[in-house]
Amino acid sequence: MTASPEMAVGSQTLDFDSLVVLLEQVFQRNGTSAEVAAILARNCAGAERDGAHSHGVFRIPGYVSTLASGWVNGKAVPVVEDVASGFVRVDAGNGFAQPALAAARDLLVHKARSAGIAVLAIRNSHHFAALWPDVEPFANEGLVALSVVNSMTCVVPHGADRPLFGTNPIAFAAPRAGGEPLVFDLATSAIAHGDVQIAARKGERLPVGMGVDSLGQPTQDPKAILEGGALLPFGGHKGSALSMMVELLAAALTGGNFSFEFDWSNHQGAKTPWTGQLLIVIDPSKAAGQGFAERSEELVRQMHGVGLKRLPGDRRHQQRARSLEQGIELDGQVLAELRELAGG
Ligand SMILES: NC(=O)C1=CN([C@@H]2O[C@H](COP(=O)(O)OP(=O)(O)OC[C@H]3O[C@@H](n4cnc5c(N)ncnc54)[C@H](OP(=O)(O)O)[C@@H]3O)[C@@H](O)[C@H]2O)C=CC1
Ligand SMILES: O=C(O)C1=NCCCC1
Repeated sequence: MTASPEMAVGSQTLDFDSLVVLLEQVFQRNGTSAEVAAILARNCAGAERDGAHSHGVFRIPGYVSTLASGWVNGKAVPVVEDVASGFVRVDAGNGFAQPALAAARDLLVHKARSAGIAVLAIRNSHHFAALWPDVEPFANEGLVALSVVNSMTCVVPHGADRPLFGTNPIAFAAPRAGGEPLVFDLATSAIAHGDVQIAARKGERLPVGMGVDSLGQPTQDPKAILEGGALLPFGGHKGSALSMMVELLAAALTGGNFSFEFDWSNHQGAKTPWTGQLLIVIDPSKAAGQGFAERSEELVRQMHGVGLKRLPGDRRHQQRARSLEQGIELDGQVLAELRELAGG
């Protein structure tokens, strides 16, 4: 869905629930079960509502072409295994990661609350979305959550000359007493692959230091990165080390694929990395007693006190409030294409 300027028919607004319903129809019509459609639609609409455009409706054609290619099982039923007091394992059955998390969630929270900490290892799964929706709900319930997911080879490890890692995001959420949970969600690459695609479509150049061309030379041209080039980790060796950690936790520890391990070349249109995801959930009341959210708030006060204007998550929550009040603005052409994918 690439509304070129000459195709654009202006923007239209849709309320959140209507967008969820429309996306549910798209997913179901294109090969998922009703249960999977409901979960993915809410996730994708939530990203659009919060202004996380690289993982909002922009991703729908990728979901649809992937489902059509047979690469992912849109009707997979995850199998949850209660393996140890603090450990839950899920085989996503070559389906999407979010239904696997949903299937294991109650058991995970029960374990985190009783043992103080619990780990969820999801394997055989596809993650094509933003990571914050996976962690933020835990913080809304007073828990601390950390999640990592690996993706597909497109990032050159620091000091190497060819790509190996995925864009491998890390998301963290913690409750705070006086506001929305503290949440950050960041790719360990200098820029998310989705944002490179968006820049290429808009004909925009990237900032310095995001990627290299097919000859390994630094480039600001997003097309050169996408067509034979690669991304760089953020922060040189530091981001590279975090990306390596994500490969180990999300793939080696879960039993999922490393970012370099799967071959989708026989599935034309496949876009969803077939990897793994790890979540760690902590009940802070088992550690420092009941004061964690107040301590978070104190940290926020101190950060504001030294002049910090924007916390991670602030922009998203401000956009969420705007979207809920005024509706979610979508390009008219994009909306028309979504309706067509939903069956008219
Ligand atoms: N499924 C997958 O395999 C992959 C998914 N992704 C997703 O792509 C998305 C985009 O990632 P990325 O481009 O790295 O994200 P950004 O660089 O846009 O943002 C990273 C984090 O930093 C915060 N932030 C940004 N600017 C500031 C600032 N000036 N001051 C304080 N905080 C700030 C953001 O908060 P805020 O949101 O409020 O702006 C966000 O929490 C993520 O949701 C990620 O999960 C990425 C790679 C792979
Ligand atoms: O933006 C990214 O980077 C990715 N998002 C979804 C999965 C592939 C990588």
